[in-house]
Amino acid sequence: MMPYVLAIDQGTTSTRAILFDARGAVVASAAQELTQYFPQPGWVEHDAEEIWAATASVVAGTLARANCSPQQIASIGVTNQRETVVIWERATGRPVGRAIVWQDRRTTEFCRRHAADQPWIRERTGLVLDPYFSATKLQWRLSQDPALLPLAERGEIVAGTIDSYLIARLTGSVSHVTDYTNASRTMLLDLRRLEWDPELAAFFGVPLAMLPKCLPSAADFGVTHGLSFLPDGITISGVAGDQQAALFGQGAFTAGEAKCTYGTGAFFLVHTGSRAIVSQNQLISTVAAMTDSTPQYALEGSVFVAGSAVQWLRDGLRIISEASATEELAAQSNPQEPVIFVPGFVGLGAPYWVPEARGAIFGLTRGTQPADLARAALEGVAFQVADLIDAASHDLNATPLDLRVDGGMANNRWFLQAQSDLLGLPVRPALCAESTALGAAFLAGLRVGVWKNLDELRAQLGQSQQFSPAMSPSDRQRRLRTWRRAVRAVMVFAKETESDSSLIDDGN
Ligand SMILES: Nc1ncnc2c1ncn2[C@@H]1O[C@H](COP(=O)(O)OP(=O)(O)O)[C@@H](O)[C@H]1O
Ligand SMILES: O=P(O)(O)OC[C@H](O)CO
Repeated sequence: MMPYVLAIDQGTTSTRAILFDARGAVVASAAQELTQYFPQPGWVEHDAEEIWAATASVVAGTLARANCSPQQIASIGVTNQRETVVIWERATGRPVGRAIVWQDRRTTEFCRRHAADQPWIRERTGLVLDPYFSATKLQWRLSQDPALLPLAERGEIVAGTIDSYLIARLTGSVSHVTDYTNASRTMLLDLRRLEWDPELAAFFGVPLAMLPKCLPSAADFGVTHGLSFLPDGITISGVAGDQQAALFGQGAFTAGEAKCTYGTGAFFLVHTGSRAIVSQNQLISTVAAMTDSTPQYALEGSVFVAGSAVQWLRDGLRIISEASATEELAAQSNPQEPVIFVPGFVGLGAPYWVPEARGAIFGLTRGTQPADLARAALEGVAFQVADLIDAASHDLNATPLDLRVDGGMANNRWFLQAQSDLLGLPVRPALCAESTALGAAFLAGLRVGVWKNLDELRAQLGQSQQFSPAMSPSDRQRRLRTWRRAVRAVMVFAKETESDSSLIDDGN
């Protein structure tokens, strides 16, 4: 009987289950949208009970579609939106309040107040002191409700990222575990020692008793227990945060191999082997998937607006009816209309880190057409990723040989050619559209022997069509200079607007 591996991919906007066979092919899948709660400006929450119900439903749906017996499932892999933090009752798995999502900015003021602590936190965790990561979110929850702290100190309520919460539910509250990739996003993990850091825990007021045990990404996380939709005893043996899972699912296992996932935002990761590098160029350091106790690391940069710039063309400007129309439209743009679009709708992420920035379009003339805007939107994403790879190349003293790509925008051939041109590097779209889930399945299957080793996984991935740079180096440099001039203008505008409004606030 052919063994299957079940991947659960719990993302920001949806929960999916995907069943893979031993060749790494998708057998069946099911997905469910997730409700987003915005209780105040800048706040984003999820209902962890809804996440659990959706997980049960998509797993059941996938198994029904595959017409497979649960006995064929050799193992389960879990991958998840990262940083989002849940508190739950250890004994029952019942959530205590809503999950605070990675996009939530409610702890901005805390981060500002503790800006002086940035250097040691950055050195210890590889992260930038920003509301993005879990620690300030936990700090906020515990300080808002004084009744929680004694329960947390006694370990009666516990905390974790979504992987940890789902494993607790899948195992009938037996396991309270996480993997190092997820732990490295909390801002509570010592990046080099791979241990919870008591000093950081004290700084953020988080009792160590409420944190899960950390394991490599391919390990024994527990077995299913007491579920209506799966039999008891199926092992959970692969866990990774979604971007690290995509890196693994793209076969980027060793130093220098890089991928970018273009969804709502874009996440670029380059593997740095067993070396944790603290970036001198505004990237963050993170743990990459570990298949054993040998540490693995990556440098990461996130672009906050990627596919959402395309959504804006569709829903805001209404110049396209569907995202894929940008491919044909951009191809019709006039090369003599060099429009530059800086899609900084929610501030600029790495490597600029300007939360106050907003979007801007430069170079408009009476001749500017929708096609020129479509092209500028796609290029605006490609330019940002070019800046990330430039930053990583400075940190590593080397440029990746190519860029593996996946996510919704990777279906756009015009975009991939533009990305290759602006990087001066080959761009290789994944053959499997589900790199994130495949990564989790690979980790789980590797642990239980569905696959023997990394070479076998590499062979399974095959070679996709490659996009090669067709732009001359001098044209590329000129275009990058124009882009960076536009980004500088956006930053100056943001800074001067900010100081102007603080003068008004002060009554001057
Ligand atoms: N062919 C395309 N060309 C350009 N953008 C696209 C295309 N297909 C999808 N997108 C964009 O990709 C995003 C969806 O990608 P997906 O990987 O499903 O994202 P997420 O997981 O963040 O929801 C949307 O923002 C959409 O605008
Ligand atoms: O759920 P996604 O795909 O939007 O990914 C979210 C990231 O993990 C946030 O760091």
